[in-house]
Amino acid sequence: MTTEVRVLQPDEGDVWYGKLERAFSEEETDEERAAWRGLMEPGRSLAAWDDGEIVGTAGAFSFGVTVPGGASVPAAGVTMVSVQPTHRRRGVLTAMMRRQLDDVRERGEPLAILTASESAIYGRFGYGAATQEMRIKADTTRVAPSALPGCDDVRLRLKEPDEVLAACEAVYARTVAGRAGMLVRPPGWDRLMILDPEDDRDDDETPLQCVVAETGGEVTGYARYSVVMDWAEAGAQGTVQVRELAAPDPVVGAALWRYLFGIDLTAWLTAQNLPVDDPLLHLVPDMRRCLIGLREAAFVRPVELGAALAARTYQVPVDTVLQVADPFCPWNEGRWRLSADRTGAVCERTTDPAELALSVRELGSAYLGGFTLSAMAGAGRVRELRPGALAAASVAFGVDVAPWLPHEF
Ligand SMILES: CC(=O)SCCNC(=O)CCNC(=O)[C@H](O)C(C)(C)COP(=O)(O)OP(=O)(O)OC[C@H]1O[C@@H](n2cnc3c(N)ncnc32)[C@H](O)[C@@H]1OP(=O)(O)O
Repeated sequence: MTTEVRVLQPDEGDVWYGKLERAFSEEETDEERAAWRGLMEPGRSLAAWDDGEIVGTAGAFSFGVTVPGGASVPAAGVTMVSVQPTHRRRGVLTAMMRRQLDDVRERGEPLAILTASESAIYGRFGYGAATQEMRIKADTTRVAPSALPGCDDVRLRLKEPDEVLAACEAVYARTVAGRAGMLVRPPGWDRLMILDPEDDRDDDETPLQCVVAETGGEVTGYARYSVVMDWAEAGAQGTVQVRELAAPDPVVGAALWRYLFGIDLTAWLTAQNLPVDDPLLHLVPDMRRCLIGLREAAFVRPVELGAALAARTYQVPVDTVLQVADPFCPWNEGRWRLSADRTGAVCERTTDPAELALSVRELGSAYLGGFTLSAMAGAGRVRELRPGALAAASVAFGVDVAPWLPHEF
């Protein structure tokens, strides 16, 4: 089989998207399809062809990703990857990843980032699991977040999600620089955050609700959620399903959580994607009753290694030489000297002796501070070549605020 991979032409979009849905064995609603297709960027969608038929799809969004230190670094948000079931395991994905990473490099984006349908797919292409998401299911009849001083002065109002979209997006934008992994997203993404097709709701689930917090007449936080009602014999025990909560101010955050935990006729609260260090953990008196689960979320790939490592800051001074393996993007292979501290970093090629040996995948996992080099050394994935180099570099790559990807794409 000869596979040709090329950029999608505008008139091929419908067929391409249909193939994508088929590979995922799902049929989106018209509303979902229109929303996602509206966000696709011209020139960033690839199609793999076999004998005049589209057999593979891959796309990318142009994001900025916050890195440790607060800078926003251009990153390709890899998305919509699929291969037709008739053509699987014949190298079509590999051919698309080859073309896509070459394109990303040509565009000058130092990073690529994605969320994976299955976590075993992307390591071979140099992507490392870089962030985790925390899921909770809290028994709200037993657990309530504490009130912080000032909570009662926060005014909460229920609004239609689209009525306050711009104000909520402005709140989101204020949180982006404060946490590695957060996305500066192109215009139009705010609408995706309130997408709420009726067909996707559970039985007895309300449409998406939006509660905004106002301080001094200004929107300073918001939460989006729905409620699934359950009229049990012993009384109502609905579930509040939190889609998103943003509040740069801790008092506003506490007021919003207290509201969500206290909605009448509900007994449970679920949230699918919170930072692993979400302040909620310290607002509740009983973490155990929040039934916490963790899952890997973002995968990061340094595409231009030197530029990527130099774009972030490091929490303690470090000066080390890395021996990097990167068979899929050989331009990154070899020895790199990283000299860095809290204010900035330089990462250049060197012929000096290496102190740590690892692959680009481990650097992707450590890049946002979500996983430590020491932990990966414990699994044999990082080798210390000079005693003391591992602990020093591992601490330097660490972060104070856990990295987090706010949503899938
Ligand atoms: C960012 C996103 O969009 S994530 C969404 C990914 N897409 C999906 O899950 C949709 C359903 N699945 C598919 O479309 C396909 O099975 C894909 C895209 C996952 C794989 O495409 P293929 O063309 O079969 O992959 P390809 O033949 O290039 O395989 C390359 C290697 O990856 C391995 N591989 C492929 N898929 C998987 C998987 N799901 N789990 C583990 N390994 C995998 C192959 O075995 C092969 O290994 P090898 O080099 O050691 O032989």
